[in-house]
Amino acid sequence: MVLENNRLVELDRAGVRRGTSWLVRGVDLSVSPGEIVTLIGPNGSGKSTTAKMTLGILKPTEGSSRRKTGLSVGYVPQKLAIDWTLPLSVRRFMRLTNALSDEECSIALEQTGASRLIGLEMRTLSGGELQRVMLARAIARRPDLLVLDEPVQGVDYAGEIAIYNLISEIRNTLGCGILMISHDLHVVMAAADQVICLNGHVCCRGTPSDVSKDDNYQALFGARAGVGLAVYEHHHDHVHLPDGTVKHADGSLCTDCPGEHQGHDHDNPGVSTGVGNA
Ligand SMILES: Nc1ncnc2c1ncn2[C@@H]1O[C@H](COP(=O)(O)OP(=O)(O)OP(=O)(O)O)[C@@H](O)[C@H]1O
Repeated sequence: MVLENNRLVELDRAGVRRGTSWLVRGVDLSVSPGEIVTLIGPNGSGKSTTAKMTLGILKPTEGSSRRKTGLSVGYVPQKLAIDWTLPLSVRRFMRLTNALSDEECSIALEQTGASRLIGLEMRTLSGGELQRVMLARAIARRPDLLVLDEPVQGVDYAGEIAIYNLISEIRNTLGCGILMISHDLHVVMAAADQVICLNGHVCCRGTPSDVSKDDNYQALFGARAGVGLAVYEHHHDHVHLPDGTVKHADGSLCTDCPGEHQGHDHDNPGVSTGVGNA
């Protein structure tokens, strides 16, 4: 099936009912190549149900769910169904469900900064290392769509920034679409193109900073929303003028500024280098 605008997946007013209750209802969603869509919401708000409808694991009771023909998906689960008492090296884990070549394994581990872990036992990895290995396994076959269920689970605050940066890099390098489920209400990467906040239905949606300011988001999370969504974003303190000069926040102009202004994309300021409260 070829979807409109080259989309990978789309839900149209989709909902799932079990017995007399709706698990989630009225969800519109699409993910295109290179796009990051994040689902947030409280426990039981329908995030997993929505992701399962998107992937075709659950059939919507109403509305529709469509996928591009031949869509390949890389999945990083919330929990690994592994017997942690048994020895399992990273090398073997990478191949447990995928017949990967040595080259595919090492390229994927390199892309997630996990090359040095290849000979280690899975049970000895830190939270951040485990997430990098799971990401490597999910991208090894260069999927069209990467589905990440709580990618910063078990990772400390500084590690979260690194993982979110890595996810941005993967999107930029592989050009895949990314559907992310976040159980953390307050930390959403600013590089997400769209955040969909669920509460049995779509509570609100938009860019990370739009959602953090939305009255429905504030009402849903009450006092906990007071701190806003901590969005990792790059704050620009200057603008580039058409003639090539740089105007700083204090109004001063500079015609020959040093390299700090090079190498970032002002049309896509979401990639994180700092933390800001939206
Ligand atoms: N097969 C099922 N039959 C009946 N109810 C279900 C079924 N699967 C899920 N539910 C219920 O549907 C609601 C939405 O569940 P879902 O797992 O989608 O939420 P979630 O937002 O992913 O939650 P969490 O953050 O806790 O993982 C929950 O109340 C859950 O108990």
